[in-house]
Amino acid sequence: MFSRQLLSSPPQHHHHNHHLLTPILATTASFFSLILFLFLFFFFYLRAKKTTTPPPDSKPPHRFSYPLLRRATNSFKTHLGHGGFGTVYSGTLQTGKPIAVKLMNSSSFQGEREFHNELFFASNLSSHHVVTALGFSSDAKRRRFLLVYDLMQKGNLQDALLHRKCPELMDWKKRFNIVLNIARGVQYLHTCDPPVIHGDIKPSNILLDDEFSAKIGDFGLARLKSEPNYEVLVGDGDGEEKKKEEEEGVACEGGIGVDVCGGSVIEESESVNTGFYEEGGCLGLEQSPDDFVRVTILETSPETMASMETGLDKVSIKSEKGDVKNSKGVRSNSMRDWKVKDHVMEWIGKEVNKEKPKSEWFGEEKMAKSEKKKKKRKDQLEWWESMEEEKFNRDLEKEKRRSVREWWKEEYSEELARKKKKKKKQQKRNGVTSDNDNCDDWWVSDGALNDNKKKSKRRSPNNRGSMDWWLDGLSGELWRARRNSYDSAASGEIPKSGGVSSTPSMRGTVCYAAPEYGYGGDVSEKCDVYSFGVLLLVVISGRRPLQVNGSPMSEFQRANLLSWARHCARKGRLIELVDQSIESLDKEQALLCITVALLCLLKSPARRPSMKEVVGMLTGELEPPQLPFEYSPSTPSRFPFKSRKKGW
Ligand SMILES: Nc1ncnc2c1ncn2[C@@H]1O[C@H](COP(=O)(O)OP(=O)(O)OP(=O)(O)O)[C@@H](O)[C@H]1O
Repeated sequence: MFSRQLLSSPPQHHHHNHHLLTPILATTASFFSLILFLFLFFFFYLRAKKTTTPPPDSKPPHRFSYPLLRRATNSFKTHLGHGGFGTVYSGTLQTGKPIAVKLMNSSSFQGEREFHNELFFASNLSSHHVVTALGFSSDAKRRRFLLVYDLMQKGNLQDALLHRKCPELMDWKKRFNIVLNIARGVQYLHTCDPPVIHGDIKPSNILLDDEFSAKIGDFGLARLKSEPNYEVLVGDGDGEEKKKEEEEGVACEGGIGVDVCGGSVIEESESVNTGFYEEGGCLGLEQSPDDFVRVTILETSPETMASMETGLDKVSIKSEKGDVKNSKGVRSNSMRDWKVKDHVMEWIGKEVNKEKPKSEWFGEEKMAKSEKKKKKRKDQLEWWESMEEEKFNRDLEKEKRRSVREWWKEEYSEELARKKKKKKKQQKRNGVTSDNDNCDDWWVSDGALNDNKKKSKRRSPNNRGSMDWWLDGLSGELWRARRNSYDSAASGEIPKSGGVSSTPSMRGTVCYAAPEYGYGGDVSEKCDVYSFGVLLLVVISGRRPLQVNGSPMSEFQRANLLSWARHCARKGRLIELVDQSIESLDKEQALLCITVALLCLLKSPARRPSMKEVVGMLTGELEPPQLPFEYSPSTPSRFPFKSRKKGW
């Protein structure tokens, strides 16, 4: 029986196991599927979460996926503005957060560096007065770089104040508040450790939120103060490479980056890199094969000229390595000076010529009425006629035609004849006769004379022509600055600061850039202070730093805001600078702002106040400032108009 049992039991057991196997397998399979499902779910969930919103506690920048940003901006449909870096679009994140997305222009050679620079600063700074970056997206292979910011609903200050002329900004309190916000923002940057120099403070880099609070944006040109005076603060170790180059004295010498924008109005525009410093070498050389100054005039149309309000007419001037290293550079530098000046003069000339015959300035009736008025106008035009535009051009043409030798001969013929006579006399006295009367030896012997002549030809700062005066603050500062760099180029010297070649990589916006930029001086916080001073005047006066309204000739006096402000200060008529359309004006506060602006605009960086002092003065925590002595009414004005006109 036992044996039968034994024999019969195995099939019984087998049947039982077979019965259990299916549910076990099914359970295990479903368990593992569940685990796999949960794993995949969490994986995709976390991934999706990661690319949608930055983790609450993490610090920006956050990396966004390109498709996500494309979706958020509706395939980059709504265009907010355009800058040197690329185009800015508005969008909304899945969370409903409105954003602004800067998409780098793929052909922009300066863009990638600005991207790193801006990302570094915009994500490390944190203040109510600074636009911070929420994140970025980058794909180096496809040259796709994007920056994501909080959307600033009211756009930039330039647009709000000067183009759209937002009615809200006609309220004095709002304007003053904007000024304070900006001042505090710059103060914040300067009190960071190490201090941050923005380098491009101007109205289009000030963004306004929906309550018209101002924030500083665009850190593409910002730098840390502790850095030597070269750029690229973030990057792949290129700073080291550059430092080495600088120490070895082979670093590229920068010039001045100038964007002259206008049409009828020469206004600020995107900043242009003439810094010649790009990852791995000298930008100017690598990116541009030209070894000369390029002057490009873009986007000029007669309409914009006629409108006298908007329109851009850019002149980008790039100085290349040749400026310093080869003899051609000396020439190109002076040519560049001419070109800037010529351009501005040509532009003014067009305006004047356009206006003159039509007698639009004074109105036809008035013109017909009185001969006396005609005479007056003639007098008013005198200063203009004395600007020597034609002479400049003629001289330049002549200069090109004549050989250098001829030129020198002509220039110094009188001097040479005198020298020759003197030499003869001396030889006679010594009883020596010489056949060497050939005056061609002047070339060798007159080096000193040459120098003296050069020196005597150099005008003193107080002896500047009206054109120089007019350009003061535009390229006047820069024009002189370039001449300075010309001098150093000619002497073969590279400006030094603290043992390191300090020729800064010059970028910035004309009218807003501090004069010392071009002198190869230290780029310090005081450069921002200067730019803030210009911006302050612009906000108070509600106009561009350089603007001609196409009205009477007298308007030319006011064309250059900086010079006009200095003139008004000397005349004790600061109030004339205040925008007439401001409502509920606090006159005292407005005068305080102008005084602070004038202090910020002092030519010596050391005499300009710090941003802390600026904020203190504006808020009343510090004593109200006194106008510097050069602006006191007793100081003789260098304003040319008054002296040139008769009975005006
Ligand atoms: N966060 C933002 N919110 C709303 N608009 C913005 C924002 N950022 C930029 N913009 C708009 O896009 C424009 C271009 O900005 P961007 O900073 O690229 O150039 P820019 O400052 O005008 O010129 P540049 O780069 O030459 O200094 C701005 O003037 C502004 O109108």
